Amino acid sequence: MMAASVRATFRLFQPLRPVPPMRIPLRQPTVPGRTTVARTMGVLPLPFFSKPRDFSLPNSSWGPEMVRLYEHYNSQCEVEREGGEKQKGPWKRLPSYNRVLKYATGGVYLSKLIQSKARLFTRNIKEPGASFEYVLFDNSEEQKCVGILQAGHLLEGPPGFVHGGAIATMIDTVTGAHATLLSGPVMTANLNINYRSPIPLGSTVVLESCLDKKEDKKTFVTCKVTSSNGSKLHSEATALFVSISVCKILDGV
Ligand SMILES: CCCCCCCCCC(=O)SCCNC(=O)CCNC(=O)[C@H](O)C(C)(C)COP(=O)(O)OP(=O)(O)OC[C@H]1O[C@@H](n2cnc3c(N)ncnc32)[C@H](O)[C@@H]1OP(=O)(O)O
Repeated sequence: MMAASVRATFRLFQPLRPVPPMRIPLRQPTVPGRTTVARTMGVLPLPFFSKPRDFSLPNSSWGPEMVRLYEHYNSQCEVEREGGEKQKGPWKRLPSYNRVLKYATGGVYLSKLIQSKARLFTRNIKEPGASFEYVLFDNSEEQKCVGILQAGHLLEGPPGFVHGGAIATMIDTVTGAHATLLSGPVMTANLNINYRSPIPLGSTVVLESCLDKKEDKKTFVTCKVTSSNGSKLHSEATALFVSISVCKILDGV
């Protein structure tokens, strides 16, 4: 059951929504007249099921370019046909939470899997706009995934420019999410980056991940990082993701 829950994490990111409160079967009988921990746990406490914040939605720190690009792709997630009927568009926005497994499993196994304080690296700074502000869109027909990133002041490397490691992180994030959508659970085996021109701190860039090829357990993708209007190439990368079994994740790899 645990493996199935984690497997769900990788299924189109949809299971990242919180599951509704559930009653956990208790193995040991409760002692009458005593408020046991087990009895209290019979219904999971509400905080486990509070609505998680979706960090990929616009916030007040987003600049005009970030908003423009978000609206460009978001408007293509749902298209209106003649007669006003709405239907799915070519792009799909991927929600993004700062704790993945909690929301995939309803939090039931969280403490067994990871420390309770664990947070997704790219979503662990609370101040909006300070570090990675980003949103991912997937186009399954074109086998493309696009990330729009606004790089905040805490990502500085060379004075006034984004740190190379932060750029690598974002490339890994976009290509990793893309490879997961294409192939299920994967891990980065190789990431090769050419840094062509520095990214000014505070600017918005576009990361475009494209499927190169799939060979058995291996998914090869390419990624380009460009300025928001596409005129400048900042970085280009190739990445190899190797499929892993869910059991491997649960065993701590
Ligand atoms: C839903 C959430 C989405 C979040 C998105 C964020 C994405 C973030 C992704 C990450 O950051 S993952 C963290 C960084 N990566 C790691 O820590 C991975 C550490 N390495 C491993 O765990 C293993 O080495 C790995 C899983 C990558 C491969 O081990 P396996 O034992 O499964 O692979 P195996 O030895 O069976 O090799 C399978 C194929 O891959 C090839 N291969 C494996 N590692 C390679 C490598 N490093 N370079 C080139 N080829 C490699 C290998 O030669 C072979 O090719 P062939 O099938 O053609 O023989």
